[in-house]
Amino acid sequence: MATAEDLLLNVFEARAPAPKTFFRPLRAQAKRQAEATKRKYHTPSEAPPVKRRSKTPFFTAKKTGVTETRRTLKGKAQKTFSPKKYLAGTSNVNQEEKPCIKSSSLFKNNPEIPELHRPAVKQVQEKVFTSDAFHELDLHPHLISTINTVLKMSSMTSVQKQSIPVLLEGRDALVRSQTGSGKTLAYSIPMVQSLQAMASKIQRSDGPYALVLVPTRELALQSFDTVQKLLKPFTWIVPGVLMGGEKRKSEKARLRKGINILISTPGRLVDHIKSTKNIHFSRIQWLILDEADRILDLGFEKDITVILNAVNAECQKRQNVLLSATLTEGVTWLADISLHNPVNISVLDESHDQSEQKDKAAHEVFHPQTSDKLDSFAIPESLYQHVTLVPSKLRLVCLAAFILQKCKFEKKQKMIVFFSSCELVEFHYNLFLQTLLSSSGAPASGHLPSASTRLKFLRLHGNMEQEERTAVFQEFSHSKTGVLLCTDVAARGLDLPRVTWIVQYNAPSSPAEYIHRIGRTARIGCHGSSLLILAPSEAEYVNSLASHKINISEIKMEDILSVLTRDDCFKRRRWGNQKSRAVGPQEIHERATILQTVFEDYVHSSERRVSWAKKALQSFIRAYATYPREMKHIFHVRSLHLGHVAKSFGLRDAPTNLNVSAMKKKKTNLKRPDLHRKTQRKHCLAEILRSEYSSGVEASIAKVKKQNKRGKPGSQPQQSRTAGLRPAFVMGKK
Ligand SMILES: Nc1ncnc2c1ncn2[C@@H]1O[C@H](COP(=O)(O)OP(=O)(O)OP(=O)(O)O)[C@@H](O)[C@H]1O
Repeated sequence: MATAEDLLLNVFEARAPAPKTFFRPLRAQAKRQAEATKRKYHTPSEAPPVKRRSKTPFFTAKKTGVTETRRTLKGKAQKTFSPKKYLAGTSNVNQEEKPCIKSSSLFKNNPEIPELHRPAVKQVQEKVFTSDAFHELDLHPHLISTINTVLKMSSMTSVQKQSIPVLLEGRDALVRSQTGSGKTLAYSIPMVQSLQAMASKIQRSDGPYALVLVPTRELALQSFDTVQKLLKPFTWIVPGVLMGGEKRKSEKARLRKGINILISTPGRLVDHIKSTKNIHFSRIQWLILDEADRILDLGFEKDITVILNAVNAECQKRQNVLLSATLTEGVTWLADISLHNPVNISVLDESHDQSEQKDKAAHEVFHPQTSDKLDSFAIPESLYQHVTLVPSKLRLVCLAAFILQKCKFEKKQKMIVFFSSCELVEFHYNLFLQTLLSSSGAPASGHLPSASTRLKFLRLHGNMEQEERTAVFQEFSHSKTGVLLCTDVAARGLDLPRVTWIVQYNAPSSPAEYIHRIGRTARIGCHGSSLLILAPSEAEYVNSLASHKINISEIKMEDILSVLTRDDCFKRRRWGNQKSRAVGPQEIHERATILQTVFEDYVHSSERRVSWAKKALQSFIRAYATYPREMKHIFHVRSLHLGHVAKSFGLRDAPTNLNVSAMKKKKTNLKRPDLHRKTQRKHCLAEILRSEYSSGVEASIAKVKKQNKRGKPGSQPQQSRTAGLRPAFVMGKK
């Protein structure tokens, strides 16, 4: 019978050549060792291992070097140690005592961690602030005082200094600048200045004069907040936001009343264009495409063309601005179809003298000149990037140790941890909440009385209700500390103040995504750090980042794990007068093993939790299979050791009967590479990502369609929203 690993490999990699991997010889070795261990400890008096008792149908007892260890509590001979009891305050964990615990041999049979030979590269850097003040600009005095007093800003950032005068002149612009450099104000200040100065005073009932398109709901809210503040002295101009999640009916009502500056996600706006009578664009003066790269990554190009066509049909003369942190081929395409003789503002390239560009841009639309410019990213000087290589089995404890180190033992740390799917976020959020949080108040850590209050977990992903998403976003924004576990829903554009650490637990699928994720820290001149967690087999990714001029230094896994020696929650108690050993690698290994056992015990305390961990594992593998072709040599399902990966989900064994039905479909498609291969991956990834950013109505539409489809057995499946070639576009003249 095929193992789960074989099954998965067959499903995903039917056609791929086998890369050299570490696990095959090690697997045999692990098996031998497990057999030996089994013989050694299997005595009739022993209680059967938990997994044997479990009725979970999905698992077989495939061994991956598991040992059973008897531990005794100090002064209580014969009583067996359970880490759950050992941790104070673990009230939510099943307290039933077990005769013995199973502890993973976490530090055995792992692949060797390779030496990282990272090439030294000179990062592209841009200066964030200038010495120029807002009051030097030709702005309404009330607007200047609002910027100074309400926003509490006095000097401009580089991108603002370059963009605001150009936009005040009425020019179109393509603005490229690093994350967190102040692009929102770069377009909203000139927009508010021009709208408040209109000869005939704007009426609410006039409808939209400006349309701002952003990729996500959170970003829509954030931009709305900024615009609303700027409009404080100009009360007759009404801003509004459309972003899904809210009832369409109430959005329609707000549109009917009148919105002058309309901020929206593309999906939701298209939905209104198609269904709402009260939406018109005849007075549009400004069209802003913010985070253009993200809009395209999410497959919104079709929606954008629908919007551009709708706006062009009613209004030809307006000012267009496109903003992006990265400049890709897609962004250039979008610039071509949406901008008219734009000025190219690129802060990171000093050679782009603005006046020279203005002349140049007066005659042509900007085209990127070299691939180098396309592929290098500006990174704030004050952002320190790190990477750590961690074998799969140790990933979970390593992440937990890092969180504890920063957010329990250090003050004023605020961390975002990125995962590749909603399921992964949910799994880790619940796991940490039930294990780490309850252990953080342990009396053993008495010298850190406020530690438990510092350790706070939040999560954000696209499967959450909009209300909750907004509440979490607000809570984390205003909080001084805390750990936000999230998907890429939070990677772009979100301005979450005072974030000190970005952890990428699952590597991003592109360097651009990497930049956007780390861009949530070190914003606007502040200091920040990032940590990328890679498996040894993924070490090559560091070189791939270096080729994009991304410089990253290594933190050794042992250094991260060593924090556990500071946390007596994970201390093994010893008999009688036995002195505690000096802190060394052995002590670190023991404590990491205790922490892993805490996770495993929690996961295995009910069948529901086991199947929940299994689903998360499945989701991880699915996401792993969607890395683009050019990264497959680094992130390849074949290089995953399922048993080891399972450990990082608190599972003691590699599951065998994973639900592979969805994956089987992929295999069928792979049989027709001529038809599907090229588009499939892109669409699959886009679909996964889109679930994070949907307008909020697709889900219900999809439900209805699904029901209809069930009713019509022969009916064709709906085409993917992102399927097909670039949509037809009617270019409007200014
Ligand atoms: N001139 C300024 N002085 C001080 N703070 C500023 C200034 N301009 C913007 N900021 C602040 O900097 C932060 C980042 O701004 P913003 O979100 O506009 O950056 P961004 O370039 O759009 O980033 P991203 O690419 O991540 O979307 C915000 O908190 C904003 O209030």
